[in-house]
Amino acid sequence: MSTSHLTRPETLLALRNVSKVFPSSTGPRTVLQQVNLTVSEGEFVCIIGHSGCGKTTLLNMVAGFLTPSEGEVLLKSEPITAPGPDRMVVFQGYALLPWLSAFENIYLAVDAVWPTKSRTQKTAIVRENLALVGLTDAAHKKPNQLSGGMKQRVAIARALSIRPEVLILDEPFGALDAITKEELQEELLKIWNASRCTVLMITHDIDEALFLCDRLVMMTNGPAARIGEILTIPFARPRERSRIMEDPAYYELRNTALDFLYRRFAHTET
Ligand SMILES: Nc1ncnc2c1ncn2[C@@H]1O[C@H](COP(=O)(O)OP(=O)(O)OP(=O)(O)O)[C@@H](O)[C@H]1O
Repeated sequence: MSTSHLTRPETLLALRNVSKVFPSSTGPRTVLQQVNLTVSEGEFVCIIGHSGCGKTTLLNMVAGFLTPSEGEVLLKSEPITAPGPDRMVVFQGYALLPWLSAFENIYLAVDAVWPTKSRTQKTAIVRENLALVGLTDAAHKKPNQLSGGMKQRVAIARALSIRPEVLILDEPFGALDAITKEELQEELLKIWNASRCTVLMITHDIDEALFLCDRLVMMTNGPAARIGEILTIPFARPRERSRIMEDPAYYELRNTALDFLYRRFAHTET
């Protein structure tokens, strides 16, 4: 077992006084205000909050698709100014190219990041990552021949194949049925355990967050959303769903999160 969590963890990612303002028809709209968050190397962080509070905006700044209006987003103390292969994003909608097979979708990403590697080396990387998500036999299939869960596995394999330092997951299992979702959560934990990359994941599902993450970041409602509270999830790893659900701490954390979302920061239509 890795001891990296027991020794002093290194800060990998830091958001310092981050605000994001978008123009709108009624003038500037502050979506996020004064967000501060530090993420350690190898940490698994989930972000939860009501629809429209700015979770994707926050992840987009980490991904480098957006820049903060104020404050800074730092990766290893350097400001993030653009997307890069050290941060890979997996979206809810898979974002696979429909005319390419699972293998080719991943190969394309590997080729873009390591153009100088030989075809044999790149093929080996693709195969290794397809195997990691249990899709060796589906390598030749096109996205329309794959189930939602399989498509999301390909998207995860593609992201992992380029060995990102930060894996950014924007509600990756939101469109999947409950059983597939639980299977993929377990696979994701195994993969994370093996790769120990840092994960930042948006979810709307409190149980999913409690099963997966080290810390659960709870956002207040927008406009001008901020981090309201961060829960530390204490369950030992490797985690077993049935064990966690027998732990009284699980229900305490669940109630705290429910209270935050549905009482203290209940969603009111604006
Ligand atoms: N590029 C943009 N230009 C203008 N407004 C934007 C832009 N991107 C996001 N917004 C606005 O910022 C707010 C936050 O959006 P965001 O997608 O970050 O929320 P979210 O918490 O991820 O929502 P959901 O849970 O529904 O995905 C919304 O009001 C959205 O309309």
